Amino acid sequence: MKPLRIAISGKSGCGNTTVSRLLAETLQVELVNYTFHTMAEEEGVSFEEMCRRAESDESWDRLLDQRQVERAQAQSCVLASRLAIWLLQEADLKVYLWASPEVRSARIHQREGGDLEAVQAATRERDRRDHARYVRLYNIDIDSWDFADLVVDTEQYKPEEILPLIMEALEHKRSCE
Ligand SMILES: Nc1ncnc2c1ncn2[C@@H]1O[C@H](COP(=O)(O)OP(=O)(O)OP(=O)(O)O)[C@@H](O)[C@H]1O
Ligand SMILES: Nc1ccn([C@@H]2O[C@H](COP(=O)(O)O)[C@@H](O)[C@H]2O)c(=O)n1
Repeated sequence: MKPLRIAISGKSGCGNTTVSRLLAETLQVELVNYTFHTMAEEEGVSFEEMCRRAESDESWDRLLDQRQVERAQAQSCVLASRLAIWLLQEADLKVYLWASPEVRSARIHQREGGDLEAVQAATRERDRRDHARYVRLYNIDIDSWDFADLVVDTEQYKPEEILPLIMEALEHKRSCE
């Protein structure tokens, strides 16, 4: 059977992990969520050491993204990552999950706790750094996602309500092929 690959991207707090996990369970395919935590384990170093290395040497970023794509190419899967829709060219469906910085900050705050204003400032700063990081690394503008097959305003839906939207888009795309 032909492998099925769905790429899902969005900024921090958009709900990527939640939606991708639900989708992978529903489709009974692998969830590829290869992060610096995974890489630290593979390299036999602590997560903090991994982050330190990545800060001073951008080849770790490239290796991380390369390994995500390699894992996605090897099987049917949902690839959940910041750059999935840009890097997994062969994805059968590319989905972008959108939410405003305010809502994403509120979700991250709910997930992690702490001071809300500090989380809002950190989210803005992370958006800014991520934008610069991917332009520098790959000349990818993470604010240009209009080529995606499906863009979901996640402020309008609960995670479980996003699944049927994705399934519908997949059916529609397949019927057009
Ligand atoms: N559509 C939604 N509506 C309301 N809450 C949501 C929605 N999607 C996810 N959440 C909640 O928001 C929080 C962040 O979601 P999640 O961890 O999936 O985000 P993420 O995009 O993977 O973030 P990060 O990139 O920072 O890991 C979680 O607590 C999750 O339960
Ligand atoms: N080149 C990269 C770098 C990071 N990611 C993923 O983004 C998340 C946040 O990473 P930070 O370094 O900003 O904490 C995390 O899930 C990384 O795995 C990526 O996909 N590609």
